[in-house]
This record gives sequence, structure tokens and C-alpha cells, in this order.
Amino acid sequence: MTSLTPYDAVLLLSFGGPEAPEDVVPFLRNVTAGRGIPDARLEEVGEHYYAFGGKSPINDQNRALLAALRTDMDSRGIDVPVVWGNRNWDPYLTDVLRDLHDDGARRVLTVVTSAYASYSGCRQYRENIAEALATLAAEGRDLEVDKVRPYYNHPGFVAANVDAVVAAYRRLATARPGDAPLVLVTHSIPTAMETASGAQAPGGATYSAQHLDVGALIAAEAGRRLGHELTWQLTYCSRSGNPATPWLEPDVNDALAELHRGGTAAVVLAPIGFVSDHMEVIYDLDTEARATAEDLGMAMERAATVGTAPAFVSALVDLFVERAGTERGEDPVRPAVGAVGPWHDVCPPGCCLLRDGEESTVPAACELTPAVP
Ligand SMILES: CC1=C(CCC(=O)O)c2cc3nc(cc4[nH]c(cc5[nH]c(cc1n2)c(C)c5CCC(=O)O)c(CCC(=O)O)c4C)C(CCC(=O)O)=C3C
Ligand SMILES: [Fe+2]
Repeated sequence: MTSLTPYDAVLLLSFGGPEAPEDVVPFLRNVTAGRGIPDARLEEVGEHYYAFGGKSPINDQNRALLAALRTDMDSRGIDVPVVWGNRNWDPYLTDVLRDLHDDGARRVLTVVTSAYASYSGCRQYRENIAEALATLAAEGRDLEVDKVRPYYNHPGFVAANVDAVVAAYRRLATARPGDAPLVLVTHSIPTAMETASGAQAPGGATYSAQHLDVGALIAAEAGRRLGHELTWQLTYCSRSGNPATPWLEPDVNDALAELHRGGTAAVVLAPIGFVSDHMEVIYDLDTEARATAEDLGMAMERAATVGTAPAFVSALVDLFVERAGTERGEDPVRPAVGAVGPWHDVCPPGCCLLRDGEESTVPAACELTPAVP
């Protein structure tokens, strides 16, 4: 019997995605709300979704993760409810929190489906939580929500990625897998968001530094298990927005072309920046980057995302147990690998403040309140 006291419920909080073609534009309107993007442009962005029948795989993947969390929690005798909600699509965060409140919950622990810390992976979720809590408070429903720390450097997340890389090398159709570099991939972000992501971070670790920290460990451990050292690099996918705004580079497709020019015949792509095979993975990597590799005549294997790998699922439940212990005033072990160490449980004010050129001005939850002078 493991206790999650003082929490009454756990919330798996994700991005959301369309379930059918008629959902695509309304979903994209939600994602881009307040930025005045015309529907014609949204139809264009929506092409990736229409190419897959208008349905993103992300919701089914979250349903699977939710079920896996329930099973792991049951095996430890943790009996609080675990529910799923999204920022941008049904089931919406506010509705899910309202239902939890109506069922008697007053204190909720959340985990987001972003492993790394930046505006997009941390603060944006915290702003959505603050907005939802304000809506519910106006209805007379008071709730407290905490969020587990960024978990990209939790040993379970890293171990699940190592397993996936090893499996991908074993599938790679090449005579000399030892010569195939490991190309790590994550979502690109504007360089302004990158800089801001380090401002309040442990060790000043920006979004890219977080990836490089665990990337080195993943490559070293996978190489040890495969019996050959891996050369590796970090690349980016899914850049969007104004082409004049600088984003993190190199793009994965450019990196593949560069490797090809240097004589590389085969690669393994490992999307360590994503926790499931959602649209960024099945379109930007399995469709676009695969076409690039095929045009270049390079063999390519794509490593699995952590998905519902048992090491990952139990890492998340470990984080629930850890945070509950901390809130009870205990001093639980806070496992982390790499040079940066475990992240803050509660973000300092101003954490990850920049999305693009401008500072965010809306309130964010799961943040230390400044001491009243
Ligand atoms: C760092 C990061 C992650 C990884 C962490 C995490 O996993 O959360 C992530 C995940 C995701 N991004 C997703 C989808 C989209 N992201 C967009 C736009 C943007 N993402 C950004 C960053 C990130 N995004 C940024 C800086 C923008 C630019 C505009 C803005 O500042 O918001 C747009 C708008 C259209 C466009 O601009 O292309 C869409 C539709 C989906 C759902 C996929 C599905 O449906 O399967 C997922 C999981
Ligand atoms: Fe943050």
C-alpha cells in the first residue's frame, strides 16, 4: 500500500489532437488562439493531419498511457483516481478538473506529456492550469494543482530511451551498424525560448542543454550494450512560424544530407524529445525524414518513443510517490542522471517566461509565490 496523501487524484495532462477531419481546423484554432492566424493557413498546417485521415494518434496514445499508469498504480496499492485531460482538445483540462472537484477532489497532482523544460513544455501548461483554476474558482470550485518536476533526466525515462535505441540498431539493415551514427531528434523551438528556458534552470540548463545532457548518456549506454561506440548528434524537427525568426538547428533533414555528404550509409533516428509517436513523429520523421533518407539512399531506422514502456510508466508513478512524500514533509530520494541533477518541483517566478520575442504576461500555476514584503 503506497500513499499519495495529500493528493486526491492524479491528472495526465497533454496537448490533445483531432479525432476526425472536421476537428482539424477547430483544433488548430485552439492551438494558435490569440495569434490571428487565418483559417486558410490553418487548412495548410492541417494537411499533415488530413494525410492521416484527420486523426492524430496522440489521444489513443494517452489513453494507453493512462491505462498503463492505472495498472502500475494498482500494483502498488495506490487507489486515487488517475484521469486524462488536454490543453487543446477534448477532454479539456477545465472540464476534467471540474469533474474531479465534483467527485470530491481538492488537491490534484499533474504530470505533463513533455519531458523537457521550456515555455512549450512547462510554462504553457502551467498557464493553462492557472486559467482553468481561475474559471473553476469563479464557479465556486476551489482546487489546488501541483505538477511533478521535468523528468527528462529521470533514470526510468533515460533507460526506456536506451532500450529503444538498442532495439533500433538491431533492426538496422546495414552490414556495419557500428558505422551508423545516432541522430537524436527533438522539437525545434525559437532561440529566444531556448535562452529563456535556462534562466531559472538548475545549472542554467537550457532546453538544448537538457537534451545534450541525457543524449550523451543514452548514446554511451546504448553503445556499451551494442558493443560499439556510437557517434551521435542532436537535431531538430517541426519548426514552424515566421521563417525570419531564428529557431534551433540543424533540422533533421539537413543533418541527414550533411551525414550523407560525409559518406554515412545508415543512421538511427531517436526522437528523445517526444514521449509518444504522435503527429510530429509519424509525419515529420516517419514520412518526411524517411523520404529524405530514401532520396539519399541511406538506410534508416527510427527508434521507438518511450510510449508505455514499463521503465517509463513506473518512472512517472515513482515521481507521484516522490512528490507526495515531499508534500508530507518527508525527504524522499529524487533520482536523476546526468550533470544537471533533479529539477525544481515548483517553478520559480519568471521560469521559462519567453515564448518568442515577448515575455508572457499571464499568470502561471505550480509556481512559487513571491514572499509578501
Ligand atoms: C517543444 C514542443 C513540443 C514537445 C513537447 C511536447 O510534447 O509537448 C511540442 C509538441 C507538440 N506540438 C504539437 C502540435 C503543434 N505544435 C504547434 C506549434 C508549436 N509547437 C512548439 C513547441 C513544441 N511542441 C512551438 C514552439 C510551436 C510554435 C507556436 C507556439 O509557440 O505554440 C502547432 C501549431 C501549428 C504550427 O505552428 O505548426 C501544432 C499543431 C503536438 C500534437 C501532435 C499531434 O497532434 O499528434 C505536440 C505533442
Ligand atoms: Fe518552467
